[in-house]
Amino acid sequence: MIELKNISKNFDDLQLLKDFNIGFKKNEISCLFGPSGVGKTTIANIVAKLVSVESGSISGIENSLYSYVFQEPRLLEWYSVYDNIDFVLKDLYDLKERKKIISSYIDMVELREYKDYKPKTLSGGMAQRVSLARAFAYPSDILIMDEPFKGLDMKLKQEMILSFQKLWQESNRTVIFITHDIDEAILLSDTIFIIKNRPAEIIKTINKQTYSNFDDIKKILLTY
Ligand SMILES: Nc1ncnc2c1ncn2[C@@H]1O[C@H](COP(=O)(O)OP(=O)(O)OP(=O)(O)O)[C@@H](O)[C@H]1O
Repeated sequence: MIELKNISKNFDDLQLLKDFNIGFKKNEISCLFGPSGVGKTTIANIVAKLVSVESGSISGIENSLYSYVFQEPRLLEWYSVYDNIDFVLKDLYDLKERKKIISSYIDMVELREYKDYKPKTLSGGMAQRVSLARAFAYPSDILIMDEPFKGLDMKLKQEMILSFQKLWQESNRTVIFITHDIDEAILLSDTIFIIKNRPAEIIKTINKQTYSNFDDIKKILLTY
C-alpha cells in the first residue's frame, strides 16, 4: 500500500491539501476523479516525489521506479518508435535483452510495421500507443497516467483503452489514473476516489468489486 498521511501542500496563498490522507493499493488501478484544479496532478506528483510537501508522510514508495503517460505523448521527435523506448531502457538492460523487451511491447500496441518511423509521421493515436508501450516497457513499480485519453476521439480512445488493458494484463503494476471521464474511470479502475473542494477532500471512495454493475457506479459519479 502507498499511503499519504496528513499531507499539507500550499502553492503560495493557495492551500491545496490540508491533512490529506489517501492509500493506493499495490498492483491495482486507482483513479483520482474530480474537477479541474482540485489537486489530482499534485497528489500524483507527491507520490512521484516531484513535488515537496509542507507536512505529512508518504510510505510505500521506497526504491520505487516510476513511469508516466500524459495527455500528449511526449516522445523524442528525432528518435524512431523503437529508439524512443530504447532510450528509457538503455541503462537497465543489455542490447539483446532490450531488443526482446522492445519488440514485445511494440507488438502489444500493434506498431511492428512502424518501429522505424519518427513520431511526426505517426497519427496522434499511434504516438500515444508508443508512449503507453514505453511506460510499460520500463520496469516501473508505479505508473502515473494523467488524463492519457483526453482529446482522443471515441474510436481512438477505445483503441488506446484496449492497448492499455493488454499491456496491463501482461505486466500489471500500481497505477494512479487521473481522469474527468466517468466511463474511463469505471472501465479501468479498481478503486475510484472522488475528490472535491479546497483544500481537497475525498468525498467518496468506490471499490469496483463491491458493485455488481457499472450503471450503479455511474449513477454515483454523476451525482458529484
Ligand atoms: N507548481 C505550481 N505552482 C503554483 N500553483 C500550482 C502549481 N501546480 C499546481 N498549482 C495550482 O494548484 C491547483 C491544482 O492543480 P492540479 O494540477 O494539481 O489540479 P488537477 O486537479 O490535476 O487539475 P486538472 O484536472 O486541471 O489538471 C491549481 O489551481 C494550480 O494552478
